[in-house]
Amino acid sequence: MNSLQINKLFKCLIHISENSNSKKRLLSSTSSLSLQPNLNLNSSLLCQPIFKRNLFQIAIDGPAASGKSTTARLVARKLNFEYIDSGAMYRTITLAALRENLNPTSLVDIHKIINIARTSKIQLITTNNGTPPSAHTSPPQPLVPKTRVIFNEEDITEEIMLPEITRNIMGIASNPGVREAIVSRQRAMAECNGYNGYNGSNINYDKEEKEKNSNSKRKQGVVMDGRDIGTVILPNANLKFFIIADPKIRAERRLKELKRIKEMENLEMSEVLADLLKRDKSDIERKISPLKMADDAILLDTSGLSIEEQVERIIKLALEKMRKSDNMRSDNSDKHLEKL
Ligand SMILES: Nc1ncnc2c1ncn2[C@@H]1O[C@H](COP(=O)(O)OP(=O)(O)OP(=O)(O)O)[C@@H](O)[C@H]1O
Ligand SMILES: Nc1ccn([C@@H]2O[C@H](COP(=O)(O)O)[C@@H](O)[C@H]2O)c(=O)n1
Repeated sequence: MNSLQINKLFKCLIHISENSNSKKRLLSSTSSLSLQPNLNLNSSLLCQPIFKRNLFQIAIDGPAASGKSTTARLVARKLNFEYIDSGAMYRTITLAALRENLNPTSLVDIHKIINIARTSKIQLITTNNGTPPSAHTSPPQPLVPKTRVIFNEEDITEEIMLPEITRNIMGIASNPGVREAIVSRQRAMAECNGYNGYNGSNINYDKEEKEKNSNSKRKQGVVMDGRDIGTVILPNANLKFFIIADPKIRAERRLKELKRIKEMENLEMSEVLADLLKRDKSDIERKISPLKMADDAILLDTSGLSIEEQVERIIKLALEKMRKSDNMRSDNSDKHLEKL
């Protein structure tokens, strides 16, 4: 964002505080602003109080293949919340760096990678027409919503899941400059109006889905999963979970999932387990935003649970908490009325 654009934004903000009628105008102009590539909008600048959308926030963290994203997507669909896949953004930056042959250990290259993290257009579009989970359990599990990842207008959903990306992510996710850029964007996605990277898409994805999404009820909350959601991205989340599972069980589940891909039919369990453990070690040991359980998070071990059971546990707690905060709000407004 250049100084001219920053000035323009500040002028708008001053104008708004003077004239509340312009609120709507600014909000709509910000949605289109935020969708332009090459704009490095800092979340604290974007998230002035008038931009804040007060959503119920559920943060889910945990090690690789513990069941975070499966659970988060289903919880979000059941509660009609927005889902944000934070790992997809690190995967996208990694893909972009690999395509341009950039090495995160080179000082020159890392600046280019940080620039990609700051300025590229990344859109996460979660649609409800999902895929079956890899677990063949009885009764059959629900379809898991899928997140399409659009990078500068290109659909890279499948490509970012390739093992080459997963293997190269560590050097990029542990870089402070990359994280700073991604953290601002992720907070803005969860907290700010006009920063969902969705409406301006000209990718021609499922028309019916697009219509359903645009007509759907306004989202009341957000579920975000990753490694630092409860500790760094959304430290004030209404509910935080740390999902774990026995490493062997995680590896078995991931193996089942990967074996569906033709090129990976011969993959060995030992290879998958070693990859998971290596990634966990790197995520836990990195200096910046390491993987760790937030003090106020609830531990959920999915080793012996079905997908449905783990989803139900989170939904139950979320509904209880939402009901409580609704009651508190109506109690407060009753008190206010009594005073009047
Ligand atoms: N309770 C469960 N029983 C059986 N399979 C499960 C269960 N929970 C999740 N899975 C399966 O385990 C695999 C890994 O789950 P998922 O992708 O949700 O993990 P994740 O924590 O998001 O992983 P990553 O951090 O690597 O993105 C998926 O194939 C999913 O269908
Ligand atoms: N909040 C996050 C999310 C992810 N990462 C890094 O990206 C890797 C891939 O994440 P997936 O959830 O898609 O498997 C992960 O291993 C982390 O290195 C992160 O640092 N912070």
